[in-house]
Amino acid sequence: MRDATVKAMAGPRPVVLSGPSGAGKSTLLKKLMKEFDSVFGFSVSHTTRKPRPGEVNGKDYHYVTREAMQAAIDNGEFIESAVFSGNMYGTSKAAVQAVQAKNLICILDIDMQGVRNIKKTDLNPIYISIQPPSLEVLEKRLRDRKTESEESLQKRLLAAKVDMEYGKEPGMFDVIIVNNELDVAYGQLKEALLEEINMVKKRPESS
Ligand SMILES: Nc1ncnc2c1ncn2[C@@H]1O[C@H](COP(=O)(O)OP(=O)(O)OP(=O)(O)O)[C@@H](O)[C@H]1O
Ligand SMILES: Nc1nc2c(ncn2[C@@H]2O[C@H](COP(=O)(O)O)[C@@H](O)[C@H]2O)c(=O)[nH]1
Repeated sequence: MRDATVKAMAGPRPVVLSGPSGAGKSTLLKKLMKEFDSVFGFSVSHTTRKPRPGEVNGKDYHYVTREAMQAAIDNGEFIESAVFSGNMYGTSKAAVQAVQAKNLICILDIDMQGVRNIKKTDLNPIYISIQPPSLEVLEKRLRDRKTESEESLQKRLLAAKVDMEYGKEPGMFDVIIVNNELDVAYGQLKEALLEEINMVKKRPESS
């Protein structure tokens, strides 16, 4: 699927963060959005999973029913969508356009199926893979997060094994960051995005 709708709104190059569930994508991107709030904007995905304690509808995700999500997908409202750990997730055109309309760098936090699908569009993002130091560490982080049932945890670990292999395929990602020490990983993320950050900061309309 080639998608011209989103490209037509093109501002700065979007950024895709992907990698196994529990690798630390949200943690890293929240740090980035906090430090550079006038540079980055988060693409708020849709999902059919239930909100976790503390998550806010419209901020972390748009929480929708399967029926509503499928209808919107069938209506061509999504750039990509996937089923992950038994729930539907997807990036709407509106979510990306809302960020691009503000001339911010749009950040997408998506799984590997999303990466494959975005590669078929004209979005042309920078692809960054966030990897855990090991599967054992990943499992510990997911268990310590206390957000998943045992069933969901096992599905996520299974997906992580595939994800960690796929992430190594040459040309799949522009940058691969192993999130061992958080501050080190965050430094590497900033370094990878420095050029884009400086470009946005230099624009006259940027505050
Ligand atoms: N470098 C790190 N060292 C130790 N713990 C970390 C590190 N990075 C993240 N964590 C913790 O690991 C857990 C998983 O992180 P996070 O929720 O950011 O992962 P994620 O990749 O966004 O997962 P998901 O894809 O499921 O949303 C969180 O509890 C977070 O606080
Ligand atoms: N393909 C897509 N994947 C997405 C999207 N939004 C989030 N995700 C990925 O889902 C898993 C699980 O997320 P969680 O919040 O339930 O832990 C994670 O890997 C996200 O990156 C999306 O719009 N499309």
